[in-house]
Amino acid sequence: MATTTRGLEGVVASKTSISSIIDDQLTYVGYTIDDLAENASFEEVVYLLWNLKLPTQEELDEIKKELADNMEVPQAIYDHLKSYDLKAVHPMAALRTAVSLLGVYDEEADVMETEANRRKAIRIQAKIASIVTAFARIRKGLEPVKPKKDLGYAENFLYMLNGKEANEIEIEAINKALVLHADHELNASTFTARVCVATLSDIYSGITAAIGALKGPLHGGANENVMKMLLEIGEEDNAIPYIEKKFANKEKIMGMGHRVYQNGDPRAKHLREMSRQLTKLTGQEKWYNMSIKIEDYVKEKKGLPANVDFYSASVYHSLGIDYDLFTPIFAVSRTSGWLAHILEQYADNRLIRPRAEYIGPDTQQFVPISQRG
Ligand SMILES: CC(=O)SCCNC(=O)CCNC(=O)[C@H](O)C(C)(C)COP(=O)(O)OP(=O)(O)OC[C@H]1O[C@@H](n2cnc3c(N)ncnc32)[C@H](O)[C@@H]1OP(=O)(O)O
Ligand SMILES: O=C([O-])CC(=O)C(=O)O
Repeated sequence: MATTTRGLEGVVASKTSISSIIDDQLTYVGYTIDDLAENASFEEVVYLLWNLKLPTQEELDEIKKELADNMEVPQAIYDHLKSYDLKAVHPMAALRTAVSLLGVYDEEADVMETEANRRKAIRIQAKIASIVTAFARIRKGLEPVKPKKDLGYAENFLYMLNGKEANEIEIEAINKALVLHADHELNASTFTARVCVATLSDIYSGITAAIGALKGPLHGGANENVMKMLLEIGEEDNAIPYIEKKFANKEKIMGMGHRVYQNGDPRAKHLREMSRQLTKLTGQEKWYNMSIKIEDYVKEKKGLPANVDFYSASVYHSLGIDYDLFTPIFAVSRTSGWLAHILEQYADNRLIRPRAEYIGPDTQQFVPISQRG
């Protein structure tokens, strides 16, 4: 049997037309992330990932309308979210459970035809924003805010989160963050989604599994931990001694390092610049300054670059968002990529079933329980 590769590093496990990472350059369907971050709306990117082409104005208007029209969730989802232990439940656990529950209320959940899966993709992408924002409000004792049909995706997200329409700067920041996080080749959560649906399980199962994988701190969960670290550090002067202590304890610095990028994550520079601008605007420059110090120090001492999660922390914090909502926001965006990969997997499916190299004991004789020492 072939030898194992720890963590499947370097293993090419699938073909895809959705996104690629070549020589530290990220593209969605051939468009560079730099171009998309500067120019595209999130809805344009959703269309691109699902159709492998940029939309015409008419197509963009249509997908925007479909998303806005489908954002409301069944009352049962709100009731369920309200039933949790609101002080204890992490928003990612709430999201994972609520998306699974959403499948129970979708009559087409197990209909596997392509068009039905596309309709479900719209519904899931639309409703996931409502679930995240509803839970954020419910746990504060506030009523969920229903989406407005005339608002774009980023605008609606902020409207449902804050209960008031956002300003241009906030909308632009969230839109850009959603574009930057939308897809990333065969990352752990996308691979999870593909493995799940390759058994011909349904789309809700695939997204629920992917949310579970994104939640971990080595993946999407890192952004929340970056903010916790910055808050713990508190002041710029504490940053280097704090990191030195982490190194001495052989602890990882959240938001640093990446399996695929050797010379830096191309998304980080966009978030770094957003962090600079937003922290300046809100008079909270210390989070940006602290982040820069940490990034430079970790790069110098360990050669590790910042990843997408590092500066997204100070960006979301500047927008007044609670840190345990950072990973759910990542999930809202990445749902577009997960759905694209699920549709691609269904279109040319084969069960994903690798082998394991057995390293346990040689064949043993069964010993009756009365004779075991
Ligand atoms: C959206 C995303 O998912 S981006 C990634 C988000 N995750 C994080 O930011 C968590 C922190 N980073 C990490 O844990 C890692 O860099 C990962 C998981 C992202 C990728 O790492 P891998 O390719 O699996 O590398 P691995 O974890 O094996 O680390 C290799 C070496 O670099 C070190 N290293 C890697 N990342 C870090 C880090 N952030 N801080 C300190 N040391 C690190 C490891 O300790 C290890 O050192 P060793 O060889 O002396 O034992
Ligand atoms: O690709 C990865 O391993 C993790 C990552 O950056 C992402 O999912 O955006």
